[in-house]
Amino acid sequence: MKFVLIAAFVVLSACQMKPTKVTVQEPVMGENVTAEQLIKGKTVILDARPAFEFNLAHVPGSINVRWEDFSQQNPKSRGLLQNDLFAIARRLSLVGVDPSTPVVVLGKGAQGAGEEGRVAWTLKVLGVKNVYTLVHTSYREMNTNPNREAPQVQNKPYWKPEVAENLDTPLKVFKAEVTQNEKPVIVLDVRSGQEYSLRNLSTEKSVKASVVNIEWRDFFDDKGLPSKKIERALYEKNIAKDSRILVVSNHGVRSGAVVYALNYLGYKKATNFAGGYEQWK
Ligand SMILES: O=S(=O)([O-])[S-]
Repeated sequence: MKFVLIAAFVVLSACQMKPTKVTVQEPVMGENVTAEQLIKGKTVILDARPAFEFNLAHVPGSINVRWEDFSQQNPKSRGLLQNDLFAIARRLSLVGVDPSTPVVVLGKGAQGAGEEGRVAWTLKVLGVKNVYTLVHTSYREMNTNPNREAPQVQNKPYWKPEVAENLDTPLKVFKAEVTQNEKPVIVLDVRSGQEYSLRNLSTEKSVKASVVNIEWRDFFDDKGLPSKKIERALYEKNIAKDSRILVVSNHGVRSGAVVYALNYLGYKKATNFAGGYEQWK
């Protein structure tokens, strides 16, 4: 009898259960966003490839931007962002980007030199919350809807950047941190093994911080999204989610891309020494 009552209760409760409500949400930075979700969202599509390649083929409605557009002109400091961050924000508002706009930055992935990641880092520094990178061809393959192009760009009102200073470290601070190593820091050199063996900070007498080399490409998957697989390699090098990581390349481009990826993966104390080896000289 007891068994019959329990069974009846279970059947009745199941009958009363409402169907699961499925809601489609905009992708949120830091969640495990699938590329398919990205292209369904109301994203602005920026394309960070060279103008020549963009002109040959691009996603209709996407906008060609170069990382250099937001950086200083002087070759010796070309890794540094322009001093006037308001001017960058104004340019972004003209291509439909404000801090709450989801943005996908397309690039060449492993065939390139980290350009889309550097643009993504620039946007994050300016306070744009949801930024994703993708290989240009992946976007085209994933976009199975022939009628869907990038959404029409509409200007946004000018906005004041809420600068994420933690993502960008100037020479003075970088120098103090790596030479004093008061609070332990890790220098993550993301250039190729060959560049690293020619010259790296571990051979400089003044540098007390530990220096690690992992090439920037390892931080992204085939589609161009930050790759979770890198977490294991970092763990094996004693780099934890709360480690202070100073990322370096020659001019802050590949290092900017890696800081974007690390930030995405939850390494919140990773920062770009945007002046790079060029400025360290
Ligand atoms: O990627 S780079 O900063 O070495 S030019």
